[in-house]
Amino acid sequence: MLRATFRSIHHNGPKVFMSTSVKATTENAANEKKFQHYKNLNALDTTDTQPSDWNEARPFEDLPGPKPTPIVGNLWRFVLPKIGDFYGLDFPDILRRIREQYGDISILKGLLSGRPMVLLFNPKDFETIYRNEGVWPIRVGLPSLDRYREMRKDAMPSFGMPQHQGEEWFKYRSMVNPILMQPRNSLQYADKMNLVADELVDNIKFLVEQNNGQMPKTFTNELHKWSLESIGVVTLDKHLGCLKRNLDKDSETQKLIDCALQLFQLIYKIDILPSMSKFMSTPNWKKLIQVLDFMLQTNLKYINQTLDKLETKKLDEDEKSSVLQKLLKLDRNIAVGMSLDMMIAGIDTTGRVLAGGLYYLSKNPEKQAELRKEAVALLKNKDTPITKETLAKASYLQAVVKEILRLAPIGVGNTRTTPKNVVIGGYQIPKGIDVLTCNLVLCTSDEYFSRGKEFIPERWIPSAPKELSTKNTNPFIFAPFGTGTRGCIGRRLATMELQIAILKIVRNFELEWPHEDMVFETKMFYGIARPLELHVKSVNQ
Ligand code: HEM
Repeated sequence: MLRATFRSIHHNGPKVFMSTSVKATTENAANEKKFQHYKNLNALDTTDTQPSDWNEARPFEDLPGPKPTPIVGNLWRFVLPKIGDFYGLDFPDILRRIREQYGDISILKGLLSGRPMVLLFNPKDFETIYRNEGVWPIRVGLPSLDRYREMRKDAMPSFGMPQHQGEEWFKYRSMVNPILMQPRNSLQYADKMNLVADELVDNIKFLVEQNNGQMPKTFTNELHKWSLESIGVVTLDKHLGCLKRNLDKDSETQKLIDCALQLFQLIYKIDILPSMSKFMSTPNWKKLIQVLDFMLQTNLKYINQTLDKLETKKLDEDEKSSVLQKLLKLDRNIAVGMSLDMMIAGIDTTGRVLAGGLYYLSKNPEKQAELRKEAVALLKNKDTPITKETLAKASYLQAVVKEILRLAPIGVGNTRTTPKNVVIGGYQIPKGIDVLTCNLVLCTSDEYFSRGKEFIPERWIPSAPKELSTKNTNPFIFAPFGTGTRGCIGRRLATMELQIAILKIVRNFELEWPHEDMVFETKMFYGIARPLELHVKSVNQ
């Protein structure tokens, strides 16, 4: 079965695998120079060097934290009703409890992964981690994607940026960075993102008419379709048609949507929950391979179509060409790997943040009205296109998106593995230890953000009253896209996607939340846990 799928990948995309060598472009030469420079500067610490304050620090073994019991470790605390002290709590609440009990640094041992995790709650310690992460920061990847990558490495040598480590990661990332991280490259997608957001607005209009303003239980799927369509425009130069109504259930687009919706549910079941799929080929593991293979096949099909177009006409000048064309000019295998990486990393994330954001706007009608005031001033009509100039002027919108990412990020924090021995919070932390910076706990705490649990976009505006201002807040606390050279490569795209969609939605609709407060939970990612049954009214003009 697997072999058949694998053959069909080759069958569908022979061109992509013809060339494995990186073309010797000027850009590559510059990257190589930079790479050598970093290599000479520093690397993973292969010695056992200790920092100067090592001997004054307390030993690693003294770190406080919930004590694991033999065999079951700390697992019982999470899974056993009544006696498990973390049972039924969501991860941020567990972290808050651990902080109350053990302070700003602690250790969680005896987890399913078998690796202990150091938990940090002091922003100064976050800073120490990032200042010592080296030039090849290590973030442990998802085991199931590692396994898939290993299986398909002949077909996709470059796939898995989030999974790559060390020198291999650095080479890949520094080639792709200039393409994805330059603002002008993201901004060239503003027009296309407008069209995608218009389709989402049309679908919301349709749902308003159909259901008397009540969004259906499946409304979040609409938002995931929006994020898949938005990322397809970038990675495949293609409008996939995900937001079309009445898609045939056997159509390629519908299958791609189904795969996108299942992907992280499967990864959650395999990597996070106790599961035999970690060790053997279970139905969930087989399904995950099918899902990833289908996504890969579809990506290959469209990439090869772009290659055909590129072969028949001269390549555009760098300025004008799309992200996919630029990646293809760099290296065909990188284009394949990166398009799948972006598709995996770009769907659940942006869709989820948009869902959380629409909830916060609907719960806070006066903030929504303030945003609408800005939208009406910037967009004459409900369908006026949003340009990069509009976005630059939309200061309240920028603040709204930041505030959404503060309260509804995709994760409770960021992880790194220490590349060398380091002293953190007065303790010796040896190299090779996983550390979690618990950003969400601090982002929602009154210590760092006044009225921390409230949705107040004004705190991000430079003229904000002193008591609300975030000007003096430690910059390591609010890091929804991570920090440093390993931070999210899609953050510019994602921010623009969110800004355009939110501005259009608020320009067109009034959102209300006539229900109990939404519950948020961590299931792989953090986000809304119940259907987003917004009540929506079209605005008059
Ligand atoms: C609101 C949406 C998004 C959020 C909140 C988000 C957040 C993050 C975070 C927290 C990380 C880890 C950073 C670190 O360890 O310092 C990350 C990594 C990554 N993200 Fe995003 N992301 C979003 C959207 C996207 C999109 C649209 C793409 C694709 C273009 C993308 C591609 C990636 C990739 C490839 C990595 C791995 C980078 C590496 O390991 O070098 N993300 N993202």
